[in-house]
Amino acid sequence: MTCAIFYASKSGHAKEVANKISFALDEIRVFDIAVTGSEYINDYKHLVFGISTWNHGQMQQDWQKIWKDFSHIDFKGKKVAIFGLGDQKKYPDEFADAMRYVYDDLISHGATVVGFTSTKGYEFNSSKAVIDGKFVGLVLDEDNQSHLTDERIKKWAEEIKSEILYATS
Ligand SMILES: Cc1cc2nc3c(=O)[nH]c(=O)nc-3n(C[C@H](O)[C@H](O)[C@H](O)COP(=O)(O)O)c2cc1C
Repeated sequence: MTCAIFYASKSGHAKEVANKISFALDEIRVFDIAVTGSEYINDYKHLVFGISTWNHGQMQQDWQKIWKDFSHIDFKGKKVAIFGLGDQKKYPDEFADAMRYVYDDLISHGATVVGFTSTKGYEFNSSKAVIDGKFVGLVLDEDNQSHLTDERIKKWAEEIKSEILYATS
């Protein structure tokens, strides 16, 4: 396989979602970065990164730890799709912000980020994860909209499949 998922999770939401996304993407491998760190990221041509937002717009703690390793990884030629978790009701001013930090770092290290999605269907005031009116990846809200998760994943997986799974370049 040329593509794998790397995620971290505090309460288990991102873990569950990562497994669902793997299933939707022909069962690609899933790595918990709390266990593996960034070690295997370089082995894959294309990637899916999963990150949740904690403590008022911060990256989940395991992501904060591997953050510094990004500077050693050559992302040129890699396509990366990002999924993010957040709670739009309790944190409407920092909704899924952490995705943006990952996005900015990936771009600055030469990656191409794919899989932007519409903000339609979400209610929040502000999110750093929005650029030009779109989320920089798939946003899932397991706290308030878990009933929409499966459908959102299905649609997104179909959209990114050709770019990261069956990509010829
Ligand atoms: C103490 C606390 C702080 C949180 N801060 C934010 C936040 O700033 N922005 C946001 O969108 N969600 C926030 N959340 C919601 C989590 O991102 C959400 O529950 C997510 O699904 C957790 O995924 P994980 O357990 O897999 O890490 C917070 C949740 C808790 C409990």
